Amino acid sequence: MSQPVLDVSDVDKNFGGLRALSNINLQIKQGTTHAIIGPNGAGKSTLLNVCIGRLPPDRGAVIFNSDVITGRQPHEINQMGVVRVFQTPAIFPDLSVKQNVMLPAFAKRDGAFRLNMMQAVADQRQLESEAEHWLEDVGLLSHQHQLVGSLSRGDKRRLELAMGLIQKPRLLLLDEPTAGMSRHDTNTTIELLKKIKLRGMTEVIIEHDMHVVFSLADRISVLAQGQIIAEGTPEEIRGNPKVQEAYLGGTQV
Ligand SMILES: Nc1ncnc2c1ncn2[C@@H]1O[C@H](COP(=O)(O)OP(=O)(O)OP(=O)(O)O)[C@@H](O)[C@H]1O
Repeated sequence: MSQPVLDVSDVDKNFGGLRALSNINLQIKQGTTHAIIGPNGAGKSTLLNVCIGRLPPDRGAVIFNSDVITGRQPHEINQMGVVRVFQTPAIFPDLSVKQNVMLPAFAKRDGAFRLNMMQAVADQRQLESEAEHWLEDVGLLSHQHQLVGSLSRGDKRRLELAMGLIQKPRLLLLDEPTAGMSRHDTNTTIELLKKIKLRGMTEVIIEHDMHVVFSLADRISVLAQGQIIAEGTPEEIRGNPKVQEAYLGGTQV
């Protein structure tokens, strides 16, 4: 098997006496969409936070493209190409749609002020055109001058996706991309994520909506009480009795 893009190896995470993650092993292959599902409190967000450096694991390692990223700061991991979108407080409602898309690219580019004015203007123009490209990609170009505060929930999610894509990720972590969306917006988002995937993007998606999961995932890992209780193709997971049991009383898979 080729080297996985992301390799989570023997990870434990405790909060006091609570074992939120227990011996997690997970490999994400290049160009695939891998869904992580599980009932409330299963440990999905904790796992994502360990992967992006927001939480240190108590044991084990996370390896991204052969580099051990455990112990690195979130911004370093982000610079390496791991981009998390959705459920982030990164939108500025008083700025325009285009200005919001430019922000993460500014931060990523060098994080420093440029003293050369001509260069600064050239950089600004280039970023604007990049922002327009990604806004067109997510279907928001016609809203580029609008203030973000006035966007619908679905459009805000599309904006967040453009803010992720402008960072040119090598791995996209999608945290409940359709939470709270109408069915129409959900379906539009599914189509958009399919389009991005067709370009070879590697995606990890945490999602409660099984319609979204089964529309997008190549592989699914099921977490329950901090452990991976099943992993496989959507067909394998759909028929797995352990998974049905974990969801009993909740969403049916
Ligand atoms: N910072 C924290 N301090 C203490 N306990 C925490 C902390 N973060 C999460 N937990 C606990 O760890 C367990 C896993 O939580 P986590 O948020 O990872 O689950 P989840 O699968 O993402 O749930 P949901 O689907 O409801 O978002 C839960 O019991 C939760 O209460």
